Amino acid sequence: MFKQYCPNEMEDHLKKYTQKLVSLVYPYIEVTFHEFTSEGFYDRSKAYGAIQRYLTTNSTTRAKRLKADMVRDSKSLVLSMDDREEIADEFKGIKVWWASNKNIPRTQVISFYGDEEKRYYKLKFHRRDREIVFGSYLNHVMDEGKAIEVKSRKRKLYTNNRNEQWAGRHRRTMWSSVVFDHPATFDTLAMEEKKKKEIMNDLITFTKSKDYYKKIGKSWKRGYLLFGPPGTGKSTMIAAMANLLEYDVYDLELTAVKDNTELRKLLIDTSNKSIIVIEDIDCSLDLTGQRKKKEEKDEEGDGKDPVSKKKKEDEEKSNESSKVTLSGLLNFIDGLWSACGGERIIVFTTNYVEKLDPALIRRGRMDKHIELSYCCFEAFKVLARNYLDLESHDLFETIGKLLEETKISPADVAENLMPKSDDEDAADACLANLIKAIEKAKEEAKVKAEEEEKEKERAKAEEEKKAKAEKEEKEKAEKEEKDKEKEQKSDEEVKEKKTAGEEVKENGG
Ligand SMILES: Nc1ncnc2c1ncn2[C@@H]1O[C@H](COP(=O)(O)OP(=O)(O)OP(=O)(O)O)[C@@H](O)[C@H]1O
Ligand SMILES: [Mg+2]
Repeated sequence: MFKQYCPNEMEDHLKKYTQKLVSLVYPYIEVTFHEFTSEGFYDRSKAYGAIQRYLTTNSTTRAKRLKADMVRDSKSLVLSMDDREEIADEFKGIKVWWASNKNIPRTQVISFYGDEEKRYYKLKFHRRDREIVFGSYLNHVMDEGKAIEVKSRKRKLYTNNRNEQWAGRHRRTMWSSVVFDHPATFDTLAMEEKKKKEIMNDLITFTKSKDYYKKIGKSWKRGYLLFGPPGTGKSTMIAAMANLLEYDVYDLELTAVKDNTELRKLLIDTSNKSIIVIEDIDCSLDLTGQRKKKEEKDEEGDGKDPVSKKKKEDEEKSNESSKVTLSGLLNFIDGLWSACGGERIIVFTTNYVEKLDPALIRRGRMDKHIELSYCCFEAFKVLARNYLDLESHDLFETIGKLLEETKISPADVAENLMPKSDDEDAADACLANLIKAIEKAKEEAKVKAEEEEKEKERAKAEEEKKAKAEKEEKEKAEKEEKDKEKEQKSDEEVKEKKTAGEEVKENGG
């Protein structure tokens, strides 16, 4: 009725004045947080998620009606307060109220997104607390909520796709992921206890040093270089690191990265609290070799008939290798872009540390160098405890002595310790097998060393022989030269004599 007699402008005016009037007597401010914002239809609002997590764990009065939901990427059910519940929270002496609510659509539209109800949280607080709420309380809620979310989410293992798979499509597919579920921990990792503790402390200190890094003006990241022979636990240690810190893992396959620009994009697309891994860095990037190869190809391609040229180009495209350069990689680790986001650990692994460019492994790029070496007695004891539940055994002493003299990787030791049957004396059999294996390795190493020695001697003898032959050759040549000279000289003398004789003859005649 009111609408019928009242023009639209009038209604607006009225609304405005009533709002003003209400705000005079109603001292509260209300803020709403919608589950889906207008910008990201598919994306649940990050704020909504954080508030949801925060409210179920941190509010002072607990909600009595909860609802449970399976949220994507979460380890377990997520509890949140049910619709139309209200709870209070306190922060720095102020009181705020949170209510959960939903809008039910008035029109009967069949929605593409399924549930058309729009949920939101409403925060209510007194006008005088405005500054505290906007200045610090909301940040506090977001931080706490996100921290809870990180703790309860499933961690992911990402790997980069080849360029063709994402170019032209949505950027999100640059990395594809699976749930990260590696069971390795520092407990199960076989290495000296002291070294292990040191690495763990280093990692934990890093995660707590946000303010420190800010103070010293460094971006919050840390590089580790893991080096050592195959099967000494480099990859295992990365998994243990991720499990210790509860970080995601980005396994970067450098050969699948087209160029430096793409490398940068990949970096920007990683999230905080993550470990970026580049395995076998010495193999994945043969910098000088690659560029040379490319140039050669280009030259060959010139001047051919168009058909074969086209074919050649196609071939090149299919096995085109990465154009990532050393400088691109250095920038990736340490350049300006590496500072975006933070809380990242970059791990490189290699079997040959001496092959790497010194610029790549200097501190600042790879802050901590960790050598993983062959199995020592202490490492063996960890493996024996893990694999056989053995703390001590008669054979330990023998094994300890053998390990001191032999280079055998923890992977080989572990393989021998794996029980091959479920008999009671499986442990004895395993240890006996291990001793055999170590002795075999020792024998092999000895044979190899002898062969190498022989090879060396042979090479030396050959060298000597060669040198001798060269010397003889040289001497021979010198002798020949001398003989020649002599011959020449005598020839000349004869000639001179001859001419002298003729002159005498002439004079006499
Ligand atoms: N230090 C270790 N502690 C526990 N297990 C180990 C250790 N080293 C190796 N292993 C065992 O050996 C296997 C191979 O180890 P891993 O893959 O970590 O070696 P790696 O150093 O990464 O080798 P590569 O250089 O060939 O990549 C693992 O599955 C693990 O079970
Ligand atoms: Mg490995």
